[in-house]
Amino acid sequence: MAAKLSVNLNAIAMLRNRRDLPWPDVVGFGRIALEAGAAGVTIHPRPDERHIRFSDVPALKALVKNEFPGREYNIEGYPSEDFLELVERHLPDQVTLVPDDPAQATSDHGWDFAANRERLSEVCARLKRSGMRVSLFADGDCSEDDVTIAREVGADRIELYTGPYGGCYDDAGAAARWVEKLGTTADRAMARGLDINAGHDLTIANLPALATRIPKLAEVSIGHGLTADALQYGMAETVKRYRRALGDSV
Ligand SMILES: CC(=O)[C@@H](O)[C@H](O)COP(=O)(O)O
Ligand SMILES: NCC(=O)COP(=O)(O)O
Repeated sequence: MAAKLSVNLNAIAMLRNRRDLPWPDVVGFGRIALEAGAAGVTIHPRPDERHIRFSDVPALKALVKNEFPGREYNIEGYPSEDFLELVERHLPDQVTLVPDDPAQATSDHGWDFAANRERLSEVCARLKRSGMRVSLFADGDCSEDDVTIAREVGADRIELYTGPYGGCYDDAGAAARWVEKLGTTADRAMARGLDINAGHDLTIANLPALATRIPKLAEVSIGHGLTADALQYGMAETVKRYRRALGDSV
């Protein structure tokens, strides 16, 4: 079965936040993604609300649960008390815990599992008591010990951090080496009963090799590259519509 695609809406929210206007509409773009067959939507509300606002969280929950039953809502973030209370209030299907500093520009590493074993155990138990699936953001080259701890702390899945793979877009040899590292980590994690998600800087160009190396990949969450493609493939039609609005014959 093909990996499920969860569309990350952070980039749409970031574009909306340039102005004090309601477009592009985050819920509207979530609806387009789900109507097109996406398995779910992902958001990563950051403490400064630079893209997803806390008010987006219930609106997207209503979209997924009321209009697309069976699709999934995935919320990513650092497990601060504020974040944990947010997900407990809105109960997404999946919570992806990411070791991000609040000031960080974007996610750029997975958990240090040994150093965070106790905290991750507490948080996984707490989230699972409320029925949420828990995925832990993991470096693409985890050791056997790392994935053992990920299982022992109670996670259901790991999400492979694919940023370094995405960064090899102009170096086929380096990309192939990263696919193998990601695949080895996935094999180790699956041998311990963990399911595998992946995300960060995935694109149409780099997805096929990853999906071939990890045939049991459960889910990918994609935002930046997918949003860039949506703009690229929608631009020509949109320019024609604006010309028509000016009375130009198109
Ligand atoms: C957890 C992760 O991989 C990130 O890709 C994240 O969701 C992206 O965050 P930004 O959109 O804030 O860069
Ligand atoms: N978990 C990764 C994610 O949701 C999207 O990352 P990106 O495609 O915006 O890099």
